[in-house]
Amino acid sequence: MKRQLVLENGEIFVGEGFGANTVRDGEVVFNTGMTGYQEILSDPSYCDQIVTMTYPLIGNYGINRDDFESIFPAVSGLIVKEATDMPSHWRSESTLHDMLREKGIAGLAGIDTRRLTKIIREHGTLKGRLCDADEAPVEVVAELRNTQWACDQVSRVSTKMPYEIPGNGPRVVLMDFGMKKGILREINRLGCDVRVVPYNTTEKEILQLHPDGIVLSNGPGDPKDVPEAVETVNKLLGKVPLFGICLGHQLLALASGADTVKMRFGHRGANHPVKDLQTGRFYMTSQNHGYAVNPESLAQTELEVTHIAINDQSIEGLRHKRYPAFSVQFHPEATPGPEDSQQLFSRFLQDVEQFRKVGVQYA
Ligand SMILES: NC(=O)CC[C@H](N)C(=O)O
Repeated sequence: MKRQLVLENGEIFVGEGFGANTVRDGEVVFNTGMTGYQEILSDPSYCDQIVTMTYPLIGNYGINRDDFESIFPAVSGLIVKEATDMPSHWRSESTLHDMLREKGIAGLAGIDTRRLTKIIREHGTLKGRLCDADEAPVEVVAELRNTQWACDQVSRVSTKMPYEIPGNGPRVVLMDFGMKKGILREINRLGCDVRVVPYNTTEKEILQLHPDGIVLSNGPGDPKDVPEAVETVNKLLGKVPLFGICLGHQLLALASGADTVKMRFGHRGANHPVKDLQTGRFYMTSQNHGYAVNPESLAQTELEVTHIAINDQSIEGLRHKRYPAFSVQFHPEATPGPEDSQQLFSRFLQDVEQFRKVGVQYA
């Protein structure tokens, strides 16, 4: 069935629909990963976004039971050059098409994804709609331009109820802003007793759980859309060791007095080089972000830059100079992508062990 992508700037891409035949709006972004489509589609940070994959063949190893980063994918749509319907992999249980249909995600195939990516790179991310090819584009463009876009993504994808994954190690509270399962897996792998809490859990409620450490998860949208979380993180700073990942990194920055900005088209892919300024080492990282910490805003804070992106020198890691708190803009949990930075979880555990022994040390 002929379907189309209409962009707010009036560009139209007509292709073949697959997955769910629904009308879906979203911010159109691109991901440069060659693999990892199942994890990307189920990463809650893509809530309200339409992802186009720059790699031309997607779906070739199918969909399996284990690689979902969340049970309810929040992405609006997927755009590919070619979607295969004949996957081949021993773990594959269904096709990309079936999964998208089942989860209500609109798919569009057979368009020039390279041209679309170039448009996004030039103009920055654009709003778009996936719909039937017979919808009048002029009306769609007008609607896209006049739509008031939601800013409640975090509340939609965060857990509604707290839950625990027991362990014999230190107690870690994981603030879920739209958490990827991979973060839980990595903390659990270290033997921690994990308590996952909703995004709007207060400082008091968190401290009542007697955490030895707190992880701030990834999540969708603009970090400034969750001021209540910024306030909570601000109150927790200096009381318990903190580790922020992606949205968690941005929230830690805001809570420390820094500012965030929207990037033109963001970083989304599995091969983003990052430099660790403390060791001089380079890491390949998995990334998915459209916002970044403004370097100019750091002067009035006690934050120090620990990592930068090689492609555009943007901030990829921060450390608090006085308190045990650090964060990264990239994804040390990988899935999808390289596992080069997994040691950051062990580094967090060191802060946690230190805290358990002597409490927070003020420099
Ligand atoms: N993966 C994330 O946590 C993304 C953070 C934020 N929503 C951004 O786009 O920058």
